[in-house]
Amino acid sequence: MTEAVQYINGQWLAGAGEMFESLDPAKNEVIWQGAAADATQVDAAVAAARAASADWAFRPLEERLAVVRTFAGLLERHKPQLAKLIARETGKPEWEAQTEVGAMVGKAGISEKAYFERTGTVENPMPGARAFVRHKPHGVVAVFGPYNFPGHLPNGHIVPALIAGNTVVFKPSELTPLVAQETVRLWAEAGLPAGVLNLVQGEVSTGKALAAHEDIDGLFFTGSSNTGKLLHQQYAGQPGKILALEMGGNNPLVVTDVSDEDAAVHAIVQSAFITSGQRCTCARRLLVPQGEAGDRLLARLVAVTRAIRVGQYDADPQPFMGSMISERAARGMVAAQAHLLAFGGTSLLMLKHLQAGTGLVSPGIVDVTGVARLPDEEYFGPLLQVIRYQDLPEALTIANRTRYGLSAGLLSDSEADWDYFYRHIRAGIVNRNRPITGASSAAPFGGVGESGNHRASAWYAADYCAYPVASVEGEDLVMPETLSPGLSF
Ligand SMILES: NC(=O)c1ccc[n+]([C@@H]2O[C@H](COP(=O)([O-])OP(=O)(O)OC[C@H]3O[C@@H](n4cnc5c(N)ncnc54)[C@H](O)[C@@H]3O)[C@@H](O)[C@H]2O)c1
Ligand SMILES: O=CCC[C@H](NC(=O)CCC(=O)O)C(=O)O
Repeated sequence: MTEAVQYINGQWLAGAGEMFESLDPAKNEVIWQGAAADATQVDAAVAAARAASADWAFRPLEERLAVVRTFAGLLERHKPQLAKLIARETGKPEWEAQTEVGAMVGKAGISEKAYFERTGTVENPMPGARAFVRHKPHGVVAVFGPYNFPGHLPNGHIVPALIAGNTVVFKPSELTPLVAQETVRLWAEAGLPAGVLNLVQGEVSTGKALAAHEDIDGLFFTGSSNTGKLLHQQYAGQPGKILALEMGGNNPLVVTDVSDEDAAVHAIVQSAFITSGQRCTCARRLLVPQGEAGDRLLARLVAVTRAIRVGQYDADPQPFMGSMISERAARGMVAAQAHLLAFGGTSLLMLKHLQAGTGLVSPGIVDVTGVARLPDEEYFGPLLQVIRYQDLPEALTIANRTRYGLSAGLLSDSEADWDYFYRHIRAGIVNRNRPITGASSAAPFGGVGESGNHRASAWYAADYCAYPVASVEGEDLVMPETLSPGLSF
């Protein structure tokens, strides 16, 4: 008998589609197996969400918030177990998985506050009547999640969507079904009514069936730009559906004059190699000035990066970098490095696949200065490209030479350089003297270009979870004091 891995209308059901499995990528062990939801089950999940929609939307907000707060309490209580699952299924170290669960807990309070601040009710003065701006939920929304934060990032859509009064059909990454399942179990335990949150597990065909479903009112997606662009094409000509796309980046980090070299190297390492480079905000391109100071900084960066501890998620002492999501992803990074070297790059530190059958890789650094036709690709792993520049205007020209625009940063002691950088850089997250990863949920989170479609998430997620309604309300229906020309009563 296949496992009950789909959650539709408050019932755990076996999938009716193809079997698939999830691997612990650090130990090469199967940790989950199940059958995908087929198109009929996707249909049933959307129908359940539709049937639950009016009741959930019309409930007093306090009741919806109570469920969200209970869910956050359960997350807090189950933090150690959920963090271990995240670590096992993604390969990220346990210390980091705990921070992911922490972000999920924090999302509840932040989303509640954002709901009121971004989509609250406003009454505007008006003679003889009352004018209001209020917000309503869209109805049924689909949420698509990536594998790199299997708990936190879908949660960043689901929590604000539910607070606003939407019902949800959630399609997690096929690489992280176990974390999705356990998270949905906690929602059910928190008292979410049947049909309000449905889980459809499966590979791309399940995603396609959900994205193409006629009866969803919106789709909130976090994942690669390739998939996001396909969805954008698919939604062309459907202005009635809301599409929020959070996608990838080819993010630049620029260094100018820095007096504390180790602090700069620390910010670079945190930006480029955390989560084995599998964060959308990771620095992919490091821009370093030509000359001695730049040479010294790079030498220190290579030495510190070479010493990064890489290992299994449960190792003691803990590694800084765990496994990548899969052996396939690890091989992809080895191939990306070979590609950059074939284009004319010079390795400063070779990225190596550490153990066959696993996603364990060591971090790599390639100098690609002067490489003609450098691919504007997001290499989603611990591979940092270095580009040397002559002056700040040239650095900014290179930094902006990308179709993406998610995160960017400047490491510099100079106020004037920051002023120039901030004015010229094009990205949604722009930091100075801090890593460009680790964005706050209490700020908007989104990018320009091919990183997003101007529907930022995190603090601004409330905006795409509801639509504004403007009302003019007169208590009595009365004739106006003056009539428009041409009317006679
Ligand atoms: N901007 C952000 O907030 C953010 C955050 C995390 C990750 N990301 C990006 O996500 C990527 C890594 O995640 P991933 O590899 O899981 O992304 P992905 O695009 O491969 O998958 C994301 C989701 O879309 C589904 N999917 C894939 N193809 C589909 C299709 N044709 N139709 C419908 N659904 C489909 C997948 O099953 C999965 O659930 C990176 O590019 C990273 O930069 C962006
Ligand atoms: O991989 C992409 C997300 C990385 C992460 N960003 C956030 O957590 C944004 C905040 C939120 O969504 O609440 C990061 O910047 O490290």
